[in-house]
Amino acid sequence: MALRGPLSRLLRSTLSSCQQNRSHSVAILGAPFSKGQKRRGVEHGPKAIRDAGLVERLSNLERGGREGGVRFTVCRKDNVSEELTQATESCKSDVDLNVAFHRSDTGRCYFGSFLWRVRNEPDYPVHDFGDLTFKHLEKDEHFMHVPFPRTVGRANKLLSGAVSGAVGAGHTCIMLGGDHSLAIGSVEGHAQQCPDLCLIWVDAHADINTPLTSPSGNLHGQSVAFLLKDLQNKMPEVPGFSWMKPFLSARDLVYIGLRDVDPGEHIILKTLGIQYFSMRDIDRMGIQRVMEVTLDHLLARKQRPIHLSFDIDAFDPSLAPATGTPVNGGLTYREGIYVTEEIHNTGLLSVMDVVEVNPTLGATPEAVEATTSLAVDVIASALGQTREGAHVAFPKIPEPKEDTELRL
Ligand SMILES: NC(=[NH2+])NCCC[C@H](N)C(=O)O
Ligand SMILES: [Mn+2]
Ligand SMILES: [Mn+2]
Repeated sequence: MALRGPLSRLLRSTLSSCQQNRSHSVAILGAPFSKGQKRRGVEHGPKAIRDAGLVERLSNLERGGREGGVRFTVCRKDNVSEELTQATESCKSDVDLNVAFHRSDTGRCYFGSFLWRVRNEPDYPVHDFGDLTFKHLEKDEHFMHVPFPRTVGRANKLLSGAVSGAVGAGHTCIMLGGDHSLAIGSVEGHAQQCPDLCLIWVDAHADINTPLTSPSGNLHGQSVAFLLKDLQNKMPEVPGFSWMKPFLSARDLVYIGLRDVDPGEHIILKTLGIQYFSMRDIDRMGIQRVMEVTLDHLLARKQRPIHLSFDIDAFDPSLAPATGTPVNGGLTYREGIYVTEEIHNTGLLSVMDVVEVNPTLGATPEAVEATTSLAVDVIASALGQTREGAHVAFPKIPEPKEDTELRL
């Protein structure tokens, strides 16, 4: 007899996430584009990230596996055991399931935990599709105080097609920016293939200004406003963007890392009830809880593809100095990596943007190198690199008498 209550649903959705493994190949797509803001240099981001060894890192990645779990409270242990037996039977053999119970103080209920772990996932082929070629339009007057609207619109249309093609071909797509206005095309292209996607925006900034609220006019600070259905009647018609319509609901978006939000953005976040975690929230709750609530908010109702839009300025400027709009008090290295590890653990990452790496803005070559190698680290971690290591090359501990050649 199958359980029907909330626990059953919880276990089923947890289990389905352990069975998820969206894709077996990775596509890298470079988008050398900088017209979403006024500082040049961010168009060299894709080359700088590749020069930091991205393709080699991903090709040699030993994925340690994925893990996750839930905690629950129940009154009758036997019901749960039955549900778990069914769950275990339907699970693939390379998955470890672990259940633990302990009785509550009153003795009337049990606290339980259900943990799963997919061991060493196979490595996957990495395809570098090179860089897109963007044209700067000669005649492209300001719209209100927004610079380069047609150039940005057209670049995003091109990018949208490329991302849609990569996802449609079955790849997990890594988009290297470029400035953050590129998320318009990247998320739009992703949504063409996966209309039910959800969006995790890791950034110091909310990038949700409309042309009417933006203090700078820069489109990299307005990307989310172009995506949201809920803002449709607040957006003027910006030239260059007639090819797209907003498609995302405010409840399908979560921000992590905010610490520089403009007044017009704040009223939008509050009015639309968007889930966000500022750096203060991270201080208060800890990054572990932040990720738990984030993934619960987006995935509890149903498992669906994740679009991760990662602005490198989410990190503290001491770690990622080579970026156009640094803000003090950002994510630590460990917080940033934890975010991407947890997203990998869902098995649902479908597209990831890494944007705003500007190699011309580092004060020293070391500062640039720190930023680009950090970008490589978050990408590797989103794709399954684990901090605890992996042993894909070793099916067992090698013994001296065996004449085996080790793949190191
Ligand atoms: N993607 C970014 N780095 N955005 C920074 C945006 C800064 C500011 N909120 C603006 O709208 O101009
Ligand atoms: Mn930012
Ligand atoms: Mn941004």
